[in-house]
Amino acid sequence: MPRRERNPFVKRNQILDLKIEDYAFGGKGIARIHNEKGSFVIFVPNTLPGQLVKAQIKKSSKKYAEAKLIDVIEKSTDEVDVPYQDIPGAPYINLPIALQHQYKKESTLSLFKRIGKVDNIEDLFDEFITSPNVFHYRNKMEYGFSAIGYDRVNKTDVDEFTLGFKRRGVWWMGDNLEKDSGLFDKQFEDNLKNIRKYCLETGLQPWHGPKKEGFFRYFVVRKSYKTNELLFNLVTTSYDLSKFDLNKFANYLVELFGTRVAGLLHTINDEVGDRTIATSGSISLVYGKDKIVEELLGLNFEISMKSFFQTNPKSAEKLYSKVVDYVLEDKSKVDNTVVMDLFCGTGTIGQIVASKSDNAKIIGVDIVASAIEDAKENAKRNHIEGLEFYAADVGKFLNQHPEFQNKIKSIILDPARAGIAPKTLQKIIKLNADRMVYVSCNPATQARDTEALREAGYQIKKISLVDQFPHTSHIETVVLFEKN
Ligand SMILES: C[S@@+](CC[C@H](N)C(=O)[O-])C[C@H]1O[C@@H](n2cnc3c(N)ncnc32)[C@H](O)[C@@H]1O
Repeated sequence: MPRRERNPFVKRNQILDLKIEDYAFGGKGIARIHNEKGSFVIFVPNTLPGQLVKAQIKKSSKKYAEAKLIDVIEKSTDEVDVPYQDIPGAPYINLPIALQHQYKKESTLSLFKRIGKVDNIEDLFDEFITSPNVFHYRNKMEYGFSAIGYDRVNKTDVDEFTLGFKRRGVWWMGDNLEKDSGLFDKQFEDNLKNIRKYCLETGLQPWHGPKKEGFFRYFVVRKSYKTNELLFNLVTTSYDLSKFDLNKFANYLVELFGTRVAGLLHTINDEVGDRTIATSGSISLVYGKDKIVEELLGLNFEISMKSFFQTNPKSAEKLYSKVVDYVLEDKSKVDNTVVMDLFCGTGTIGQIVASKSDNAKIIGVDIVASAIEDAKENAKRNHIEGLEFYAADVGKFLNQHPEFQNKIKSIILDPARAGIAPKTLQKIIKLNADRMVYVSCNPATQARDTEALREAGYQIKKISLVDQFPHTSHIETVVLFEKN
């Protein structure tokens, strides 16, 4: 067998000091190394242009390598100090927001050029929509308990009771959140250390990842910006539950947060997998109520612990307004017609379109049955008529309903991060709509789908970007496609 040629630039697991020169889509810093063979690109996630970093090569090909950040040796001169605790969920918090916007815009548009083959994407650019709150914008957080913590001074792991976020890239190690991270509710996060102390003093054990044992697992909090209430969910295992007084814990939360406490739920989760999600398991109400109400564009939405809801509601209002503007720009393709809201979740966009149009019938489809139940409830609560919701896979739904082909003029698409499955996209194309408004939380898959849509005769008319998650690499896009 011929021997594989060695990469002349890097070796796997090699540790290098790298100067970050550029920013690539998805929050990857770009470093280059040069030698007599030429120059070679290394991507290092969670880094910024101008930083000097220590990183370890994890993957390499002939063209480029990917490395894992070990440490920042020298900050970028662009970085500024912020009064918040550094957490893995906000890797760009030290970069001024205007620069974050610039990097997000340039890297997203370049994807549409490269993957979507839209050469004139800059000419089609409509608006960069900023988040109304740059800090403290989230309405949900999940904190984890861990029996293994991190000693920030000696940079090693220690056995201790922690409550906060995991260390970046280390699934079994927790890191105490001592104060406000700048992303969620300040009063709550400034008090998380008191909740940790309360739990520690019970003598019960936090979850130990490698041993897969312990009592305290997660603490999940949802916030309503309409009412300022907080809804809590404590997740524990069942073992030792008889030794923990849930009512006393609820009283302690009321002592800390007063009338802001909407309710406390308790979830028993005995699954031992590393990827257990915080809300799986059996859930029961300990105190107060199990839902909070949020308002979006004048409509009310009841949110339970498990239901999907936009994480930055103030920015979601601006996102939805943009989607609805694009949909209603040509009202003749909406009024007195059937509009499809595919991947509709809790049906928010369809409800807004229905409330602003004349005699339009909206068909919402989503695969999650509980989201469809919420969608129906919300439409009833808001007294909006003309909506039909179906719990189904979009591809299967369109197979079962060929009668919609050539009857739909406008479609709203808002798929999950994976984008639209190629076969499903072909079924959507077969509907032969004049206009599609495609919302995406992952422009990389949207750029891929753009190529298929272009081949089917759809052209991008406009694109807007919405910065729903400041200080992260995430960006949402709203694209209007029209058939020639
Ligand atoms: C980004 S969310 C949509 C949010 C929605 N527009 C809202 O405002 O509530 C993506 C949705 O796609 C749904 N989904 C994922 N795969 C699906 C499929 N194959 N068929 C139907 N829905 C699907 C998910 O359940 C999720 O609710």
